[in-house]
Amino acid sequence: MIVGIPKEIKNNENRVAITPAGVEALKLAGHEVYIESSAGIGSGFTDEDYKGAGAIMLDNAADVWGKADMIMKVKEPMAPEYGYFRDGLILFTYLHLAPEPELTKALVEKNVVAIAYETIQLPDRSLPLLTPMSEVAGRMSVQIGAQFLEKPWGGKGILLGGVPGVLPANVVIIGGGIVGTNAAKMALGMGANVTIIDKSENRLRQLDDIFGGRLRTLMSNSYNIEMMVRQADLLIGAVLIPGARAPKLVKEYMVQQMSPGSVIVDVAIDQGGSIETIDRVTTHSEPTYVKHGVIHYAVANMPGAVARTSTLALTNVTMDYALQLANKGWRQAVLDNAALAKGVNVVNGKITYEGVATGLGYEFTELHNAI
Ligand SMILES: NC(=O)C1=CN([C@@H]2O[C@H](COP(=O)(O)OP(=O)(O)OC[C@H]3O[C@@H](n4cnc5c(N)ncnc54)[C@H](O)[C@@H]3O)[C@@H](O)[C@H]2O)C=CC1
Ligand SMILES: CC(=O)C(=O)O
Repeated sequence: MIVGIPKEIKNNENRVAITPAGVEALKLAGHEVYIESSAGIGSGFTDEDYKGAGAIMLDNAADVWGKADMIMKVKEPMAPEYGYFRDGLILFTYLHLAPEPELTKALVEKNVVAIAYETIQLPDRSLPLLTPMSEVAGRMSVQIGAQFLEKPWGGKGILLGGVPGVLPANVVIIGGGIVGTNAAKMALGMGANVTIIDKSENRLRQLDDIFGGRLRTLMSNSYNIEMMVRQADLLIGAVLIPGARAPKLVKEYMVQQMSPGSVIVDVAIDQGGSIETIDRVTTHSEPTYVKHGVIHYAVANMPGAVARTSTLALTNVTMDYALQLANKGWRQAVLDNAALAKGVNVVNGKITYEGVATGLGYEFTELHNAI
C-alpha cells in the first residue's frame, strides 16, 4: 500500500502524522511512504531524516493525496483539501465530524473511507488514540489559563497558587476524564484550589481516590455548575460524549456571573464546545476573545503548539493501527479489530458512527451493513 503524509495546514498545526520510526516500520512491512516536503519540520524532523528511513519526499500536497491509497493526517482536512477526496481513499486522522457538516458532506459525497482517531474505542471504553492528546491538552489548559489570568494578558491578576497569607485561585474543571485529570494534576501542582465536576458517580469516586482529598468533586447538574462557575477564576471545559457534539453545560447567564478578568479554556471545542458563550473556534494566532468581561480560549488543536512532544505521543499510539490498515486493507483490518471498527465514521457514502449521524441529521448505518 502507498501511505501518504501531507503537511498539516491548520493554523499553527506543527504536528505531523508520522515520524522516521513510523516510516521504517511501514517500509519493513513492505509499504511505500510518500511525505510532503517539510511536513515534519514543525516537530523537529527534517526531509533528510525521513529519506534516511526510506520515505519518498514529494513537493506538493496534490501529489501526496493523488498517489496515496491511505492518507494519514493529524487534524481534520480543511476546505482546500476536500478537492483531493476520491472514491475509496482511506483517510486516517482526527475528524471530530459532529460539529463539521461541510467536511462530513464532502466525505459522504466522495465515498471516502474515513477512520477517526478519536472514536477508536477499546472494550473498556477508553479511547486510545485520543488519550495522549487529551493528556497534552489537559496539562496545557492550566498553563494557558495561568498565563491569561495575568494582568498583561487581560486577566484579573491572580497567581494560581497564591502565596502564604493570600488565597489561591479557584480552578473549576467540568469533565473528569483524561483532560480533566491532567488539568487537575497541573492545577494542584501549582497550588490552586481545584474542583472537578462530572456526571459519573464512579468517576468522581475514582478521582477522590486518586487525589486523596486534595481536590473537591461534585456531581454534574445545572445547579452545581452555576454555583461553581460563579466562583471560578479559571474554568476548564473537558466533557466528552464520544463522537457526539459536546453538551452546552455552561449557559450564558452563568458566564455573566463570573468576575471580570476570569478565564475560560474550553478544551472540548473540538467537539463543538461546552460553554454557551463560546460561539467560535479560536486559533493559536488569535487564541482568545472577551465576552461579558471573561477571557474565552477555544483553540481546537492545542497540542499543535507543543508539536515535538505531541507528535511523538500521538504516533506512539497511531502506528500500530496504521500498520493493521496497510497490511490487511481497511475492510479486513476492521473486521479483525473491533476497536478499530469503532473508528470508521464514513464508508461507501454512509455514516457509520451513531453520534455523528444523529448530530448532523443523517441516517445511521451499522458498519456491517455499509461494507
Ligand atoms: N482542544 C484540543 O486541542 C483538544 C481537545 N480534546 C477534547 O477534550 C475533550 C475531553 O476529552 P477526554 O478527557 O479525553 O474525554 P474523556 O472521555 O476521558 O472524559 C470526558 C468526561 O466527561 C464526562 N462528562 C460527559 N458528560 C458530562 C456532563 N454532562 N457533565 C459532566 N461531565 C460529563 C464523562 O463522564 C468523562 O469523565 C474531548 O472533546 C476531546 O476531543 C482533546 C485533546 C485536544
Ligand atoms: C484531539 C485533537 O483533535 C487534537 O489533538 O488536535
